[in-house]
Amino acid sequence: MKMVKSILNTKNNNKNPIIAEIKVHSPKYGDMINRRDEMDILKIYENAGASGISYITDKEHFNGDFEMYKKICKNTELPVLRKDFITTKDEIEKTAEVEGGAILLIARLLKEETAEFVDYALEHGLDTLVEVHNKEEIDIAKETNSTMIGVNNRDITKLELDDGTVSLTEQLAPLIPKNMVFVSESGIGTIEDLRMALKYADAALIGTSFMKAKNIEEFVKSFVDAKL
Ligand SMILES: O=C(O)c1ccccc1NCC(=O)[C@H](O)[C@H](O)COP(=O)(O)O
Repeated sequence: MKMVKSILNTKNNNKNPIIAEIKVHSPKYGDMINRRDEMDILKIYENAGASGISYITDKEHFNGDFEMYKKICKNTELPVLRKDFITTKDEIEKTAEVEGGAILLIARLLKEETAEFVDYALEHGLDTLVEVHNKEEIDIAKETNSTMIGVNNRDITKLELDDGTVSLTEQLAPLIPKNMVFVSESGIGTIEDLRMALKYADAALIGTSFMKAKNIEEFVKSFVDAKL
């Protein structure tokens, strides 16, 4: 299923749409997988009611791996967002081939090429999440046909060395185009953070706090089912 459809289904069922990230490594916290199996975490996220999965394929900073992205896509019916610093159309083709369903395109990186990359991804059957962090980048996103727009609460150029603040979602919300599904990404660690994120956004993308939870399934479920 595509990501937008899954998010809207979850909303219609009065649950909170959560894109749960299988996060292997964080530049801030180091190893996050802790010898666990990504497939086990995938099953836990499915059981907990996540609307979609996120996986970072960047090797250099996040120790990700495209082969693992492929494996995740093969083993789930949920849409799987590929997070990476995409700058070539070959990477879009590669992502479409494994039918993951969604790709991140960063406005700050792609600048005026963002619209072209979005169209290319859409033509290849992917949902697109155009990531923004300020008003200038929202202006770029507005000129695209993207199905989704994501406010990254962290500044990705700082590679997570900032903590991120959900108040950025609140601050930028009035500028977000209404025709795109709005995702609040990063720095969401508590139900209170989630409440603030989903007051404005349609979905929340969460990695660190889930990977650090003692009982991941219970913790994720509490986010999906929370009455905000
Ligand atoms: O968001 C990006 O631009 C990005 C691109 C490539 C690799 C990583 C990237 N960001 C990091 C993340 O995706 C976060 O892990 C994700 O938003 C979850 O955040 P958190 O809950 O704070 O771990």
